Amino acid sequence: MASSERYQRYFKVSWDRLQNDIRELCKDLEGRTFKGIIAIARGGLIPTGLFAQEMGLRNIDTLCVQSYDAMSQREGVTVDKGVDHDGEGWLLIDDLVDTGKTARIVRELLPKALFITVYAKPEGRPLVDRFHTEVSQDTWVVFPWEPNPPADA
Ligand SMILES: O=P(O)(O)OC[C@H]1O[C@H](OP(=O)(O)OP(=O)(O)O)[C@H](O)[C@@H]1O
Repeated sequence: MASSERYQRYFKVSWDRLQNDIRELCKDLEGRTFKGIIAIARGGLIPTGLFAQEMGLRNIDTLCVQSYDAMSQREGVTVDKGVDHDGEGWLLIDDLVDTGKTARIVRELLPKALFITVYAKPEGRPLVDRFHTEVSQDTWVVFPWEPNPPADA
């Protein structure tokens, strides 16, 4: 399906909203301890920094997952697993779960991590442990770090 058919609306996330949503997710984790955070790059990198600040965690790793075609149906994926464990005791952070393709891959690689995305769409939602806000499947989420948001976002 072409991206123009798949996405009918935009949800533009401000820096303030992102920080507040992450703070709320962190509040729900109060009292729990983690060895550190694994960021799913690239989308999870900036959320991971905010989680790390909120939770006082300094041990950060990355899991690099690259899908082809920014707004099109994904055809292929390359993965660079920067860690050599199953995720036990770690937080695993991404900005968004959409179709769930990335989530399925990272779940398999790090089955014991607590997997949190800030935003979730219905297709991917069952694959994450926690998220803050659900948006419809036909919404394109525009994050504040994205260099060229669509003109009508
Ligand atoms: O549930 P899915 O359909 O897999 O979509 C979600 C993934 O898509 C985005 O990353 P993307 O693959 O665009 O890479 P990027 O973060 O490097 O831009 C986002 O950061 C998630 O990792």
